Amino acid sequence: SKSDDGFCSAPSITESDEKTKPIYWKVTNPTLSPSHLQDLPGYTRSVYKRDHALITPESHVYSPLPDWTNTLGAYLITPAMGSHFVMYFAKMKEMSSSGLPPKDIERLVFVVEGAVTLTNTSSSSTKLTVDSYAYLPPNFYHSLDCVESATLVVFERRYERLGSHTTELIVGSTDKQPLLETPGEVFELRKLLPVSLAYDFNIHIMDFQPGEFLNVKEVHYNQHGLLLLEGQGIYRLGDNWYPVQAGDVIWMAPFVPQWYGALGKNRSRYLLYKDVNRNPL
Ligand SMILES: NC(=O)N[C@H](N)C(=O)O
Ligand SMILES: [Mn+2]
Repeated sequence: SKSDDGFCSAPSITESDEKTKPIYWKVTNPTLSPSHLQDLPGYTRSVYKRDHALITPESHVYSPLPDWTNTLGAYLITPAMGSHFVMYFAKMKEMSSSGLPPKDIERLVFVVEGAVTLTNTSSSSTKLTVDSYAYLPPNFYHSLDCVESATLVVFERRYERLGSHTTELIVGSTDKQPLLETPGEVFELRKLLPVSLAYDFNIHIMDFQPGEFLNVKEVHYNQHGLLLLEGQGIYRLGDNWYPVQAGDVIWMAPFVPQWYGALGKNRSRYLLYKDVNRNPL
C-alpha cells in the first residue's frame, strides 16, 4: 500500500489494487453480484412494456392518497398501462382513515402488514389483520381506520353489471378459504370471492412448493395484477424471463404469455387479480 504522506488518503480501487488480487478473484467476488446490484445507482429490476410490467420495491413512489387521511399510496397498475383496474399499496400511518372510491367503483383490500378496522352503516366494526381482506361493493359506504400502521394492497375497478345480480360485502381471510380443484396443475388455489356471476373479478391465492411450476403456458383474454407475497422464482412474460421475489408486483395485459416456476427453499405464494364472468364483447 501507499505511504501516508499524500494529501489524498481515501481508499480507492486502482488498477494496481486489481493487479494485486489473486488469480480467479472475480469468480468469488463478481462485480454484478446481487448484493452489489441492490445499491448500484440507477439500477432496478423494474420493467415497463406494452403487454406487461414488473414493478419492484426500489421503484415504488408514494404520495398522499386523494380522499384518504394520513395515508401514502403507490399506484402500481392503472388504466394508463391499458388495464381496466387499479392496483395500489396504501401505507396507513397513525390515526389514518380511508376515503371512498368514486361512484360505481368496487374495491377489494387485503392487509399485508398491521391492522385496520372496517366500519360500515349496517354491521358492527370488524378488525382486519394480516392475511384478511374485505370486498366492498360499488357505492357501499365504509371506512377503514388505522390506529398504528398498516399496509394494504387495494384493487378497484368500475363494476360491470350483469342482469339483476348484485354483490355483497365480504370479509374473510386466506387461511379460512377452502382449497379448490386445479385439474392438471400442482399449485394450491384459493379464491377470495364467490365464483358466482355477480362478481366481475376474483382474487386468486396461489401456492407453489419450490420446483413446482405452472403446467399451462397460459395465454388468455383476462388481465392480471399480481403481488408475490412469499418466495422467489422465475416469471415468464412474453419472451422475457424475470427473477422475482416477495414484494414484486406484475401487470399482465390480456394475452401476454405467462408462466411461473418456483425456486429457492420456501413456498411461493402470490395474490392475483383476474377479471371473470363477463363477455369480453
Ligand atoms: N399467471 C397465472 O398464475 N394465471 C392464473 N393461473 C390464472 O389465470 O388463473
Ligand atoms: Mn393467468
